[in-house]
Amino acid sequence: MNSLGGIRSWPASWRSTTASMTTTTESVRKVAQVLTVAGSDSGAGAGIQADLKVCAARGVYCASVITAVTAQNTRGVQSVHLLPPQFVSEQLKSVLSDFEFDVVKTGMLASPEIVEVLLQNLSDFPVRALVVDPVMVSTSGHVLAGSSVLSIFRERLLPIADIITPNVKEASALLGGVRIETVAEMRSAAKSLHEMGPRVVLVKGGDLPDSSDSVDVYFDGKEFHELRSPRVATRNTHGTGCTLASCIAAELAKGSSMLSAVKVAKRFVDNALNYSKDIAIGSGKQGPFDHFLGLKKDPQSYRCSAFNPDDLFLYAVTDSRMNQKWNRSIVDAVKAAIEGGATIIQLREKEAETRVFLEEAKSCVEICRSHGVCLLINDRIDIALACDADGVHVGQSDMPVDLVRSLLGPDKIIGVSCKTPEQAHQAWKDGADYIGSGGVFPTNTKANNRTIGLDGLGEVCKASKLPVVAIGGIGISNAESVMRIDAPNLKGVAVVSALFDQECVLTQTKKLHKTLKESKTEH
Ligand SMILES: Cc1ncc(COP(=O)(O)OP(=O)(O)O)c(N)n1
Ligand SMILES: Cc1nc(C(=O)O)sc1CCOP(=O)(O)O
Ligand SMILES: [Mg+2]
Repeated sequence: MNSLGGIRSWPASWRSTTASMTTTTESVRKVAQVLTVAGSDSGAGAGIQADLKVCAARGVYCASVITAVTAQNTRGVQSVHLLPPQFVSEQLKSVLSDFEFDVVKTGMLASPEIVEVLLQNLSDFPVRALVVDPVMVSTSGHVLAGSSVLSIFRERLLPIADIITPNVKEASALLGGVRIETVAEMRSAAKSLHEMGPRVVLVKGGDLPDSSDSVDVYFDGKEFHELRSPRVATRNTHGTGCTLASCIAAELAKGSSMLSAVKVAKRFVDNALNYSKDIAIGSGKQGPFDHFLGLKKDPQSYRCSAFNPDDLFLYAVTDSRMNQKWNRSIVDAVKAAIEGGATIIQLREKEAETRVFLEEAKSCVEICRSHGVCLLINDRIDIALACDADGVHVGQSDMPVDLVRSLLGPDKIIGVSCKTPEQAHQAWKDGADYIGSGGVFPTNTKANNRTIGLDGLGEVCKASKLPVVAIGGIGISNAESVMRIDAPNLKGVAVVSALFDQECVLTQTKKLHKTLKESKTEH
């Protein structure tokens, strides 16, 4: 058993552990807690200061053990003062003996002696998870932890980490200077680093030359995930690495799975960069960004998991006229669709009165949450905000996606209707999570809707960097032909009348679910 036995036993029991930890009792409310062990940045864009801000923005308590004090600003690092290892150890003992940390996150560990005291304290006070950001060089190019730490990192720290988050330069240093200039080389580096023992490796490609996207490679020993987002053109990128690692730690502390935590963290950084891209702080080349864009809403109510594209598999879209025709409430329609296998619900209530719609939406949110199914609202951002839905779906003539994102914050799901490759590209740039593409076939549900056919759907899928759900005239008889088009990002079908203009929603949903499953196993 390694010295941090507590960490290795974490994954299976994680959710139940944190569920009980965050339960409100009569007099005690436990909050998720992170400990950051890192250096201070006097400019407050990175290091301990960034870590504290991220955790606060994500609704997580963060304690801080300072390993070094740096004199730095937006022009660079002017001077570094390492704290004596004994004093780092005193700080570690103080907090580890008192708090119940869910996650420890490390940043600047500038000497082998400091790593040694950290390892000793983690052995004395086991914690559930360890996030290691192997900080070595500041974004301005200043060496923060030199080659003296490499062997203790490789031999003793990495093997007990649950995730390590090197950028390409750090990954290269840890691997003895290998070249990492392409995504293929990042994948190979992630694999080699995984062999050193961490449970998950995330190689960050923000520094890769000549890429319009920011690509991070995630490897858990079995599967690779390439996490892509549009690169944000801004000078305000100081502290992105610390922010990403601390956000991963905060999401893990709240009970998220590792992949979800990483996706949420990447989205958090992208949104913060977008939100702060034109702010002017300091006169140097690299400015800090604003971590608090999400504080417009209650951080406790953030979803703890990232959007899962597989949820688009059987996408049920309600219609008030159809429910009235068959004499059922929206709530009953939603319940039956979920029971039949719907994997995501959209309330598309074009004629509903606002107040009635809001009450129905609140009930549907409760039902969907209790089944772990996401609920989106069509068109109405106000209703989505008021009922705390998981997101919205908007069309080309609805509110623009970038504005929707700024109103809903980084965690909500945003879908956008696209009939062309150009619209699909714009949706990606604007920060959408998925696109709905159609009408694949003619439909009576939406008036004057242009049909794009299976070919049009194929073109949109090919151009889209986002997952796609097909819509329009789809039902049990033709769902297979849709799923058969050769597009890995086509994740499912969205249907209205095939489920809701029917006597029994439950039966029809089950049948469509079976058809989709069969078509998935065949292809
Ligand atoms: C999943 C999905 N795709 C497309 C649409 C259509 O949205 P929009 O173009 O805004 O048209 P209306 O639905 O608002 O009439 C959708 N609702 N869902
Ligand atoms: C709401 C909607 N949007 C479409 C688009 O093409 O974007 S087609 C459509 C109606 C889909 O209803 P049915 O499943 O009954 O055909
Ligand atoms: Mg719309």
